[in-house]
Amino acid sequence: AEAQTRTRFTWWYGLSGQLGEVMESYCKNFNASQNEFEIVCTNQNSYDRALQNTIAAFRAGEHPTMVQVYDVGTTDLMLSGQYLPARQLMSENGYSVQWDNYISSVGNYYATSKGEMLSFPFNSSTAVMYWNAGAYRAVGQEKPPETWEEVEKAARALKAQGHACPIAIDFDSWQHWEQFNAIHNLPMATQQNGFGGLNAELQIAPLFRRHANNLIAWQKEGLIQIRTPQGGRGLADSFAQGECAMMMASIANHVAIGRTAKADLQWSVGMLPLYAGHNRTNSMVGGASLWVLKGRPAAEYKGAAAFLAFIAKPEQEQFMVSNTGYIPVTRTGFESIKASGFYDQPQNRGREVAMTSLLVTEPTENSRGLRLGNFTQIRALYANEMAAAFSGQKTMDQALNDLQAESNRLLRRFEQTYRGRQLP
Ligand SMILES: O=P(O)(O)OC[C@H](O)CO
Repeated sequence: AEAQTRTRFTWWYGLSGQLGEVMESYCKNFNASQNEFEIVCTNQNSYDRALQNTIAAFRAGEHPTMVQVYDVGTTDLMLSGQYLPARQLMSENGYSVQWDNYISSVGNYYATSKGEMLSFPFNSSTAVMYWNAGAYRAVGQEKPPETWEEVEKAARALKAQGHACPIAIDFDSWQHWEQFNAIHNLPMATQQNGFGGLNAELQIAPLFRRHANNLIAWQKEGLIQIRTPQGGRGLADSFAQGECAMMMASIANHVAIGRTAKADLQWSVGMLPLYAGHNRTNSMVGGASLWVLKGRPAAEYKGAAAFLAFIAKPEQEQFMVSNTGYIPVTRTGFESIKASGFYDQPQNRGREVAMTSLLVTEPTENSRGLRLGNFTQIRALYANEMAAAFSGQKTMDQALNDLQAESNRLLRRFEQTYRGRQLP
């Protein structure tokens, strides 16, 4: 009987695996914390499906109250106009939020050009390098290298010792392309990566072109292996099992890797490598935020606001940081987690690298984020073009040219769909 008196509202999330289990814990814990609301959570299995299914559900009027949207879905949500701005939602439902407590590079990703936050920061990350210290120590590389030149040298030495997989990559655009550009302070697109307008055009930075060609050469040389879930074993698993000695992935995976790593694996994390002669710029904020969607009954918004107030509590931020590799999203959260000695505990060692990487410079036009529409599809293009290049179906230069041309078609279609509308 009690359950019937509660107001139900729905949340679709995209995280899966161990991170999806943590999302479920949030749902359970919120429901156990009060009697007024019941959050009903649905795992959509990936960020892109959470976004695509939400867009489809809108058309049928069956969208959830709230959805988890990844960094690069922000522009689609913003232009759709189908959301209740976070500030408005919270103030209308009687909550006061200390908005300026959010780490500014996190908050700004989800804010209008005037600084009004539209969605709620929840699980924030950045990309890092995971490093098998044991394997690389055997070839004299004591620390995670800073540069690609050092990575190449160490990988070659490891290969010479008979190691089958010195470096693993997959076809995820985020850590391999988008973050590469950010830390080298290179644009992904004109119009300040889209912040300046929907007429942005995608670009392939010459240094990325050189890098992508290097990756092909290193693959031919046996320094790089492709590891995708479709191929049977993804990056994280190959690394945790000690098969591949270096990979780049989200800091979000840190806890899951620690829990699944084979017993004697000695590993650490470092910042993404740079090419020599470049100054490091901050890496981009990744992960996702929570958007509350228009067109649901008012009572559901009371529930959503209560949930958002719940996850913003310091102990809930602590829960996220302890059970996943995500970073704290508030300044006070970061300070108290640091002061508690969290980063000195053996299982958390190296995790502060993500914060260092995010905060190493003030965000530039190239590193504050992306405001490009249809980016789910652009990432799929990247994956297809890389697959074609690494399997020898086309040259890397051809693949990059095709990626650029097709991406610009998607961007023009987005611009056309939202003709006359502007970024908030
Ligand atoms: O794996 P996550 O949650 O850190 O997210 C990585 C990227 O930002 C997804 O777009």
